[in-house]
Amino acid sequence: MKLTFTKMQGAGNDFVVLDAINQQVDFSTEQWRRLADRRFGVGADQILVVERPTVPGCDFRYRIFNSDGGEVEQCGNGARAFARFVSDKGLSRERSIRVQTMSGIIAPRLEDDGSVTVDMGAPVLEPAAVPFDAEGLEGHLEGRDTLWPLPLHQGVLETTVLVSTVSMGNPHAVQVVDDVDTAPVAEMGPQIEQHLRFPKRVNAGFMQVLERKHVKLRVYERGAGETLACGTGACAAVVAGIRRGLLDSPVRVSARGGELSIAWAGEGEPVYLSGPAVTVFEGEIEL
Ligand SMILES: N[C@H](CCC[C@H](N)C(=O)O)C(=O)O
Repeated sequence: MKLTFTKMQGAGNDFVVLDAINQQVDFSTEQWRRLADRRFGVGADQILVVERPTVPGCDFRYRIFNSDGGEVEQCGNGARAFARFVSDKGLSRERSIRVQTMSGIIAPRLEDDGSVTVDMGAPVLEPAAVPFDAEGLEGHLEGRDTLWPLPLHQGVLETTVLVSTVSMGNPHAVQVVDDVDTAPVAEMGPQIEQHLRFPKRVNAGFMQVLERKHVKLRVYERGAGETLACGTGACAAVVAGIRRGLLDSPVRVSARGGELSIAWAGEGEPVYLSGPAVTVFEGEIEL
């Protein structure tokens, strides 16, 4: 079956974007994996699917599949690529659209400077809703945030990391490190991602605070491994940093693949994610 796709990236987080309005897109987990495979397929961190909405008041439905083939609730960098795609393909002539996702409605807006700003909705902070199983754990209060001790095994050693837990529709565990470049992302990332206290697994963020309005961030993503940038991870890290009293909105987030900007006015308020959305190439593939 021939499939047309557009390859896109936002701060180095890369995507295969599929128009499922004008072509049949209905794949198995294995086929999603193959499409995302960097040797046997096109290659991407996530596959983004554009559909007609099924809820009133929305312009599109947005589905997201990680490179491991699993469908997930939200993708921030992908939301910017989505908005650029539907505009470039003439599927929408609006600069601001409302998009239905598995975790609620988001609202991307195309900016005059070519960037895209997305209302990502309000973060969910109740541990059980992240979801995170805090049963029997003693949280450490810091500012308005609670840091949870996660026991990890490194060889015969057992270490404990303190994480903030935040949902942006998808789950995040954020820790502050002294230096992202030397942080043990490759070793610790998978251990946190698959930690039993996260029943849906989790995206593991490693944030270095440079100053109150500027951080560096690396994220070992659920279902994709470390990516060059993670939009929802940047949102979650800034929300945690503001709640801990470390950051002031808006915050510049320097990821390995580029720069994002996050603004948040506090509990109950939406998080705004701004950054680039770039088309790399178009193609066709037989799947
Ligand atoms: N790996 C994430 C989905 C993609 C998120 C990230 N690429 C972003 O820009 O938000 C998860 O399983 O929740």
